[in-house]
This record gives sequence, C-alpha cells and structure tokens, in this order.
Amino acid sequence: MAEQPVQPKMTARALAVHYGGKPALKGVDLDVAAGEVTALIGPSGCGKSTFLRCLNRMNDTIPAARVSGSVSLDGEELYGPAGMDPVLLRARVGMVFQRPNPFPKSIYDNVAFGPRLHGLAAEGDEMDTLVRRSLERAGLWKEVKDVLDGQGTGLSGGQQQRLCIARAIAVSPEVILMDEPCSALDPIATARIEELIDELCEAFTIVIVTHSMQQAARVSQTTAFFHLGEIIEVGATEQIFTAPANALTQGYITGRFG
Ligand SMILES: Nc1ncnc2c1ncn2[C@@H]1O[C@H](COP(=O)(O)OP(=O)(O)OP(=O)(O)O)[C@@H](O)[C@H]1O
Repeated sequence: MAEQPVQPKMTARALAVHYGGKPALKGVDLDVAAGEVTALIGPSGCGKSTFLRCLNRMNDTIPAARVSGSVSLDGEELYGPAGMDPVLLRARVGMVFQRPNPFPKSIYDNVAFGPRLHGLAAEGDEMDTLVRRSLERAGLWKEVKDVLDGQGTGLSGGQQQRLCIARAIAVSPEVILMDEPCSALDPIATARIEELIDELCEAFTIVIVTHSMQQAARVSQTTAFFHLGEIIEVGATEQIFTAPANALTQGYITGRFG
C-alpha cells in the first residue's frame, strides 16, 4: 500500500503581512512538518520574525501589522472570522524570544504561570511535579532545584533562556517557536540550547529563526530561505546547505550577501 503523505503540523498559504502599508511578507507558502525542527534563515529584514509571529498570532499585538492569507494548525484556521482564540492558540504554539524574558517572579512561579492561567494543575503536589518535570526537560532542574523561590531574573543568561523554555513547555504546547534563541548567549550556553532543541524535537514541533547557518545546519531537518519578504527556497537542510537549487540561496549560504 502506498505510504500516506504526512499531514503538516502547520501550513501557511499566501501569507502576507504589511506594517502600515509597507509589505514585510509577500504571499508566503510553507508547510511545517510535525515532529521536526524547521529553520528560517535569510538576511536581516527579510521577514523571518514576522513569519514566525504569524504562527501564533503575535503580530496581533503590533497595531500597524495587517495579516492576510491563511495559517492553520492541524488543519484549523488561525485567522479570519472563525479564527482561533489567541490565548488558547499560544498555549498550543509557544514562543521563546531572542532575549531571555523571565517574569519578575520566582523560578517556580515563572514555570507555574502558564499552567495556572490555563488551569492545568492543582496547587501543591500536582503543580510541584509539573514544575519539576518542565525544568528537567529544559535541562535546568539540577541547577535550580534548591533555589526555586529565587528570582528568575537572577539566573545567568543561558539559565534564563532555559527557564523560558521550561515556561513554554509547562503548558504542553504542540509547537515551539524560537526567535534567535541563542543570539544573546555565549558559545557554551548556545551549545546547551542546541542540545536541548535536539531533545525537545522528539516531543514538539519546533520552528527556529537563526542568523547562524551553522546552527541551522546543526539543529534542523528542514530549512526555508527568506529574501525580501518571500521564501526563495525550502527543502531538506542538508540539500539547502550542500546543493541549493537557487542562486540567491547559494549566494547567502556562501556569505556573498546578508
Ligand atoms: N513592529 C514593526 N513595525 C514596523 N515595521 C516592522 C516591524 N517589525 C518588522 N518590521 C519591518 O518588516 C520587515 C521584516 O522584518 P522582520 O523583523 O520580520 O525581519 P527579519 O528577517 O526577522 O529580520 P532580522 O533578521 O533583522 O531580525 C523589515 O523591513 C522591518 O523593518
């Protein structure tokens, strides 16, 4: 029997974004495969972050942004009259930002924040277990288990980013979006986050924006190359980096521009 095509976790079709009339994305199509890491690469200002933010309606928070076209999660439309509730959507499609941004709360309360908002666990043993499990999965438990009452903002940059990952994981999202998650980190903290991405993609679908082509090559299975608001090429990461089909992709990955 012929193999069934795998249903993509998320799809974007004719996705366009304008900021106050200025186009930032010009009708982009992309399928995000389930259980994989998809990397978005391309020169500064080409629309990578704008695209990423469309996947959990974070552009809704930017008054000048106008989104058209379609994005779906497991076939369910995010935008339009029958679109998804953004708060529920963001529990299913979590986000980790460029600069670690823990809340000015304790480490415990940072991780418990989402589960409390969505009523996912009762206070006490159940919440303790969820907080511990999330910190373990983010590779931070051992470092913080004795200081759970300490401020999240008191951790090192790399630890703060892992705390933000624990916070995202705590609500059991299906997809995690990462917008240059290592750009504020040193090489050791970066390596830890990359290892973590490798582990997390067993359970979550991940989409990562990165300026580092080495990072895209190390962590992703699929890479999409953006240029001036369009996707020029998308394919298996190995193919994109060894045998790109498009001359613009070739120019970018060989450092001729960008
Ligand atoms: N909040 C905003 N208001 C107005 N214009 C914006 C806003 N965010 C992005 N833009 C514009 O949209 C275009 C795409 O920006 P975006 O940040 O998505 O690109 P990027 O590829 O992620 O860039 P970088 O790699 O530098 O982060 C740029 O021209 C940018 O100036």
